[in-house]
Amino acid sequence: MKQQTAMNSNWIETAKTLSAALPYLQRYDDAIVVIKLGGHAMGSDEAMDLFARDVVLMQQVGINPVIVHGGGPMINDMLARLGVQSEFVNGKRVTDAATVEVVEMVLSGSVNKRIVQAINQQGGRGVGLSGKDAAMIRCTASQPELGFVGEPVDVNPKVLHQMFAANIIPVIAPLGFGEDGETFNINGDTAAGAIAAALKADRLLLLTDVAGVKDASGEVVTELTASYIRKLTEDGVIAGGMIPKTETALAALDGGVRAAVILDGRAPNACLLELFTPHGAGSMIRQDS
Ligand SMILES: Nc1ncnc2c1ncn2[C@@H]1O[C@H](COP(=O)(O)OP(=O)(O)O)[C@@H](O)[C@H]1O
Ligand SMILES: CC(=O)N[C@@H](CCC(=O)OP(=O)(O)O)C(=O)O
Repeated sequence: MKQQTAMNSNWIETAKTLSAALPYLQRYDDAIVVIKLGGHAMGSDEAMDLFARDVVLMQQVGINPVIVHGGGPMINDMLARLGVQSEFVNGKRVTDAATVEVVEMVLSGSVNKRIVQAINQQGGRGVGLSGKDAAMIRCTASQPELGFVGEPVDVNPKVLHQMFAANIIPVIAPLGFGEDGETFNINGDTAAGAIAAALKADRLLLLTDVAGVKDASGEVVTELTASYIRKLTEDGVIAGGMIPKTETALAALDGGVRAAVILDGRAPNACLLELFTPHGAGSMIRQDS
């Protein structure tokens, strides 16, 4: 009898949680949410299933989610197995012709399909593509010394709108094409920001392996402005892979995205916490007022 009462109170809590989420569900009805899942945030199969479940739930309640993924650590593993050296400059991989082949194989292959599979296991309709499909992301070389690293110059989101209409969840590998038919390796954050701007998304969620952007004392800053980001970067506090993330967030806001959040993708239900509770999660980035 006692056990039964405890069980009932659990369900009552669940019902209360659902009820409290109503204003957030209404706020995000038909919203476009672009989620960048970084390679470091892709944990165990259990964590991937939980992430996929959150994404399917988002779609079920009326959001149009778009997943853009990274996979830097998986590319590193494959390059090491093939004996190819690789180095990064300001968070971007120097990419020669041999490297871009491996990048495409890993990102469009195993990484993309792992996420698609996880979404489909949870009852969603995930479809994998890269920025080369439907001529979605046209690039130029961002800095010639980085080789085939692409800077998106034109994103055509038409195919994504068609997918939303068909209740498909797009899962996008960060690759693009150039004028001469070459393949470009795009930093995952950069690709997510460009797609979010082309869609004029309501939210860009950048999921990574830290709780948010940290200041010089190592504390997570929950609200960041453009000028504070510039200062932290000049001071070397924002470094490495966090540079493309914060730059992306600012460019996305300039491009018409309503807000960008950098948060810990390893935390259970990180996306739901951010979207459907007053608590929020990670570092929210806004324009200077
Ligand atoms: N100021 C900062 N706050 C938080 N993380 C930072 C900061 N500066 C550099 N980093 C580094 O950035 C990393 C996230 O970038 P990255 O490794 O490229 O992630 P992902 O693979 O998720 O895209 C963090 O793990 C951390 O080591
Ligand atoms: C140009 C560039 O650096 N591209 C990245 C693409 C993958 C990526 O961005 O992966 P994460 O999100 O896991 O870091 C790379 O080659 O590693």
